[in-house]
Amino acid sequence: MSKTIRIGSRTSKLAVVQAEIVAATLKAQFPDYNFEIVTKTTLGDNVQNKALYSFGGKSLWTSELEELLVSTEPESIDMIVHSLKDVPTNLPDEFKIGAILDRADPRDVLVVRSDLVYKSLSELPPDSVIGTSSVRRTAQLRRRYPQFQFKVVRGNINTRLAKLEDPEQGYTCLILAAAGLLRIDLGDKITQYLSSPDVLYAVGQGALGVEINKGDEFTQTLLDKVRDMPTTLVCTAERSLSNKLESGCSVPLGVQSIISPDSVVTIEACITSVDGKEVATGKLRRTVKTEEEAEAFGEDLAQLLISQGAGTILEKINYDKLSEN
Ligand SMILES: NCc1[nH]cc(CCC(=O)O)c1CC(=O)O
Repeated sequence: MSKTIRIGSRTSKLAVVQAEIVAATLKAQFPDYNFEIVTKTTLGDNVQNKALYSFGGKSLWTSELEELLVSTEPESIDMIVHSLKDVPTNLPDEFKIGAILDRADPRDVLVVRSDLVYKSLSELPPDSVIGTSSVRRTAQLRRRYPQFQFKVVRGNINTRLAKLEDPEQGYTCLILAAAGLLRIDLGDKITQYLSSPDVLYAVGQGALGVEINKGDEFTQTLLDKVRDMPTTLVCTAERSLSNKLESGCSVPLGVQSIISPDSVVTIEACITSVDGKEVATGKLRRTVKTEEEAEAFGEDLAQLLISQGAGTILEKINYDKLSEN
């Protein structure tokens, strides 16, 4: 009997599609192995009505699956496929990211309710209600479009789209990640792709991250064959920036990155105050060929942002969070 590798995934359609991408990529390299997808509901999936950031971290999307990763029981798994943007930059000590692969379009998009004619943010009427639970999206949009209102929307992509179409909910539009919509064949919902200076995306957005046990050299060997190196370099730089700024998911850090065929990385980044009134921006361009160079790139970009006032904006955010508790 040939060896079976078990790939853990959350239960949402997007999570399963992403796990299937990794399974297919591995199967192409290792046709003699079986790759099986194991799904599990996480706490995050069950918390639909509170803003994510009130739960103090992203591990609520990963803990139940990590339990299966360390388990020695038959139901244990060998790896977990994540949207890289949902993976905290500081993983618990026993785990690591074994590989980063396949970045789909990393941009955020505008999805306007289907009975409305508006084609872009600039066409939306002043009292429009923007559905998003992301402080990053809200802060950046408040800065550029202070006339809009913002309303939290939770749930997986299909749940959010259903809420958008329900007139009782009062949303004019949603802001979502292009990657998620494209991967589950809902690209036709996209009204406008957003980019700088409107909205910069989340660190790691659109890329897949595979989490494994730190000591699991066998699974690491498999993943070494499927890593996407340009994506790895760019996302390592983005995650290093985020880590240096100590920004979790609750911090309005946006990035827009490119890597040229000859490995020149350009990252534009911004930290925006929650009210949208202050912003610190920075842009760095440099040849990056190793993960160490990518780490250093992120640290230098963090320094640049701090010199532009990012520290003051972050201190204010941390202070406000403390006083909420
Ligand atoms: N916030 C949840 C989340 N995590 C990953 C994606 C989409 C896929 C990706 O960004 O890789 C989404 C949905 C969204 O932000 O619209």
